[in-house]
Amino acid sequence: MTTARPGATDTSADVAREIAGEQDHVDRVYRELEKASARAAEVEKDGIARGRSSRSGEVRDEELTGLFERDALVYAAAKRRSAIEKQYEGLVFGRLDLGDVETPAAERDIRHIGRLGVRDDDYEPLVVDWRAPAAAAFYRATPVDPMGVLRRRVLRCKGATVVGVEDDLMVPEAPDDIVVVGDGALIAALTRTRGRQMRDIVATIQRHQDEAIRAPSRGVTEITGGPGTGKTVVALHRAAYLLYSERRRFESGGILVVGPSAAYTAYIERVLPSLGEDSVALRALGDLVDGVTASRLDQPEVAAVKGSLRIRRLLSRAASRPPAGAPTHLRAFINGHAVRLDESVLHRIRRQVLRSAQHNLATHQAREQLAQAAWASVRQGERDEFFDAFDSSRDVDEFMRTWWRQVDPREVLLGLADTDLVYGLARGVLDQEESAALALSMREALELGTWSVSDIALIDDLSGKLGPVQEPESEERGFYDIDEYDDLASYGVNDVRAGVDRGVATARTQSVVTPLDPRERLLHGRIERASSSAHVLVDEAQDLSPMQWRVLARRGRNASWTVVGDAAQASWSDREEARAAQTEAYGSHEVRGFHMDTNYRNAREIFAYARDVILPLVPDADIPEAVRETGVDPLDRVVDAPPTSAVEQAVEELLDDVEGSIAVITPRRWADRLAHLDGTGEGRVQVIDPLSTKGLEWDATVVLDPDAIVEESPGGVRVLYVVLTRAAHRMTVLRPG
Ligand SMILES: Nc1ncnc2c1ncn2[C@@H]1O[C@H](COP(=O)(O)OP(=O)(O)OP(=O)(O)O)[C@@H](O)[C@H]1O
Repeated sequence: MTTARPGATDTSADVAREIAGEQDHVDRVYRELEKASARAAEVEKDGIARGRSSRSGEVRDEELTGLFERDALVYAAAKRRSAIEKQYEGLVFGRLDLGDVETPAAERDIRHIGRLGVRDDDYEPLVVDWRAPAAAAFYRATPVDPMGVLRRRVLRCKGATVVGVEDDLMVPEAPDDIVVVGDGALIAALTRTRGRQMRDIVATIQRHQDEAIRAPSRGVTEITGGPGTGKTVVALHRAAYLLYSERRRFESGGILVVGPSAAYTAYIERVLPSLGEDSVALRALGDLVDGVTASRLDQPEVAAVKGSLRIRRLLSRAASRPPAGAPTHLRAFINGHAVRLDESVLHRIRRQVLRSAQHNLATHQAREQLAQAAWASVRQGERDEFFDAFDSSRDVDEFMRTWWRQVDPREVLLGLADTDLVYGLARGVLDQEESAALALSMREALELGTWSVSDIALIDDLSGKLGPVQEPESEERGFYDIDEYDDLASYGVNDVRAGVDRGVATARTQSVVTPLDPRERLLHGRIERASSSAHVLVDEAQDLSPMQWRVLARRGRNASWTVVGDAAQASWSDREEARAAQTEAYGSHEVRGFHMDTNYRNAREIFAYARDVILPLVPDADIPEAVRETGVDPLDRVVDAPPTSAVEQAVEELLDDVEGSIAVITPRRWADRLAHLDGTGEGRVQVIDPLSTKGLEWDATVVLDPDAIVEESPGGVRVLYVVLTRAAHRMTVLRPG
């Protein structure tokens, strides 16, 4: 916050008096809230009771309408009550004194800002929701453009108690009665200890951040900037803002937030609920396809093969092969005639059918084409009789069961464990070395029983090619769960299907017992079809492979987007191909950009160290300005190898220096020797690999063996740059000699 503090008067008596004044208001707000909460509970109880009595006997149309209204009422009341309960902590965090210097005190407009709007019995606003237009000046006013604000105040609360206030004056000279206290809320917030989870910044959002948060919902909003510039936190506040400004659209259509890893989603998962929003789906890249999950990373060369769009041709070829175990010819006795269709005819039929349909939805077409070919090979007797007999032939039923059975995309992918098969499928697409590496990685999956993160995009691509696996026909299928809906969904009409799927979810509830056999584990569970979202928010976008962009494109066909990234932190090598896939995912949407240039995370000394590492190698890196100083430079030590005791010592020192979280960031080669440190220091210490630190931060870090980090990482020095920009207050770099 740009602070103008002429005439600041903050004796402890002033501070105590100001805090007491704010406490009065906050007390009033909580009293109102209690009343509102009780009212909401009453509506809920009343509504439910009414519903119960109405449901006895026949339900007439007008009663049905009443039930819908009741449901809506109860839902709204329950939601409001839950919001009130969640927002209890730090509910009121700001105040604006509006007017000009001449305005008498009694005529000034006082506006309190909070996580939620609250009104009194006369419908007078006691707190304005931070996302409402009336709160915009809280974030946008500056001494240059005060927007009618005399003083902006940030309230620090513990529960319902005001413990501090921090003021910024927006006019050169404060009117006599206006007291200005505190050192500025932003620096206070940035100096605080980091916990295991990201916090919201609702009380200290900066003007340039607010502009990105409140940007129009349509189209694509790209947020760029160097490390620690608040891109992630801004994007999350934007999601909360979108839900506030167009709740109906975004709550029903859904907002999908995608980040690099499960560690990242765990790190950010509290931010939106703390802003009162929990209807957002947070997904790591390994969890994008419903029904499969992955956290294992492939070796960089393999990830490069699986991430590039080249692989799609290979997958297409694999998906159009007959399923494993399919017969090579058809022999049947139809209407008194011997029918024999050989391999080349069967291949031709397969090719023809797959030209216009997805395998799993084309059983009917395949059988029809088969009948045509069979008739062409016979051409004797009555045509219609022949077709009827073909239709009801048990021989043909038996043949179809294996020749055109339902195929799970994962099964096709596992087929690539056969190196010779991959050599054949990869002709003109991959070289021998790449093909062998791909096959080897599939054998690895079969050994471990786990998918890698890059496999998920391949499964999704194959899923799109093959179509959804159809359940065998069953008597129990619900009225709405009919095949036409399956077909519609394959043409992108997902909304119809979404309701159907919800309806049958319990019928298909999967077993929670995970099979022991690795292959069965890989194929366990059912792959759900991709559901589309109204808004897709992508963090660390610089790391997405082209194939991963396609996964998102399928989920964001009609979505607006918020995309967050910093090219200098990229771990994906071919930026151009990825950028093209990214642009394609956006479709024809217009793109607007916001650039963040202030680093709020790293102490200036730490960021200077990181900057000196990246700039010589990536001269066009986007370098922000760090706002905070600690006066302590990072330590850089050469230590004996193996470095275990040196790391232990560094951790000991940092446990004394900082109050909060500490990360030991280690390349693979030392990881086993340091595992024992994970969770020490009463849970404050975490041992983590370089790539998994993306998007995260700690109070202090020990960065072990920077040269090995560069060597082992696909993004080389860019990944080291990520690692060197994770610490807020202290950093120790250790170089095994
Ligand atoms: N206005 C603000 N007030 C208080 N804290 C802020 C503000 N803006 C950013 N921060 C803090 O700065 C830190 C960095 O923010 P964030 O992780 O969003 O940055 P980023 O640009 O996504 O970083 P990176 O690209 O390095 O992952 C977080 O602790 C965040 O809470």
